[in-house]
Amino acid sequence: MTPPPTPRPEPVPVTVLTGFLGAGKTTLLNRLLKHPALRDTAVLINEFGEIGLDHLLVERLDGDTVLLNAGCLCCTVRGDLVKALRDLAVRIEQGHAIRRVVVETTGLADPAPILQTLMSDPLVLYRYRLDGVVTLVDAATGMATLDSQGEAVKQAAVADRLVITKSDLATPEQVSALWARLRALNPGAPLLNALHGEIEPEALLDCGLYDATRKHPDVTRWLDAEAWHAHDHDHGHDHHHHDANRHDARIHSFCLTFDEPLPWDGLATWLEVLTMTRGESVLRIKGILNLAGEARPVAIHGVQHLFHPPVKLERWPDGDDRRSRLVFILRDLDRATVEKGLRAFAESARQQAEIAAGQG
Ligand SMILES: Nc1nc2c(ncn2[C@@H]2O[C@H](COP(=O)(O)OP(=O)(O)OP(=O)(O)O)[C@@H](O)[C@H]2O)c(=O)[nH]1
Repeated sequence: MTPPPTPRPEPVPVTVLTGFLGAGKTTLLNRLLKHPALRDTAVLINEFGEIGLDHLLVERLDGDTVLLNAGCLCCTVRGDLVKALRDLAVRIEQGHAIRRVVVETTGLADPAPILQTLMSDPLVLYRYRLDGVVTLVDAATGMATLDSQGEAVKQAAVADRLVITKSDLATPEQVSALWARLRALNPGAPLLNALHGEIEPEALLDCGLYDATRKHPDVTRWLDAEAWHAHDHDHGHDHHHHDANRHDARIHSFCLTFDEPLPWDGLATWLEVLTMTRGESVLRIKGILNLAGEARPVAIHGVQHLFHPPVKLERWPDGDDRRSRLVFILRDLDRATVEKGLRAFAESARQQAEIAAGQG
């Protein structure tokens, strides 16, 4: 007789904390870690440069702070990150209390490889879930950094939460110009303010992505369709007023909503084609789906050519209109191409299902 399958352990949420060099990541992390909500948090730090210092600056008393090997981005750090997460998983299995992981990236990091790592290793996928990306932007230097550093634009574009730091070092006009630029770049992420790292953890944690156990998946906060809607309307206005946006022109984001339930087959095929052919342009896709034949909402999440396995959430939140919502954050790929392709695939899958039902 085969033994009953072992239930999957509750995946540990992982928060990715990013932001350009000196944006205030370590300062904010230190404040957060003092908060009771962050007890039992393991911290992984990816630092750029020969000698890593940040692990010394993060004031942890226990042994759960791991410095990932110096070296930025892609291959090396991915291997280190997987190893660190696997080691941590072993410690959790041995009974070590770890309820959350925060990965602090180097200021120069493209967050995509880190997000991909969280979605590509089977053991990591089994044990952890991405909770969200928190991006810090320095009010004093943020505008200039966004003008000159493509990675900083990417960090802001893929964020689930955007935090403006050091507003004490900028004029109110500078802060509101930065605010508007970030809003245009990423209309869906709540914009927050942190002075000397002071912020309530609740504002940054539990972004609502993939937590299938929560009774009330916070779809509205996670995918604020209204924010995207308003952004679409204001687009011309934004461009007129915030000329700096021209620097961000290669990256853009939008939300597509679908009133009717979507056929999973058509959608899955299209996502596969999109990510295989244009993976480098897909900085991030996230969505809450109302699928044909499925009573529960399904969350999907992708970075470049990788997709996290879809997760069924407990139920639709009360009062939610149950429309499918898909957010795209793209570079050098226009909305019309994506929308046309997706609608065509969905329609063809729907017709095939109708024909099959007619034959049955
Ligand atoms: N005035 C002011 N200074 C701040 C604020 N937040 C952080 N700082 C300072 O900014 C400097 C850089 O902060 P860090 O927390 O080390 O920044 P980081 O993003 O971790 O830096 P890297 O690891 O080098 O990318 C430190 O001297 C902080 O004290 C703030 O809100 N106001």
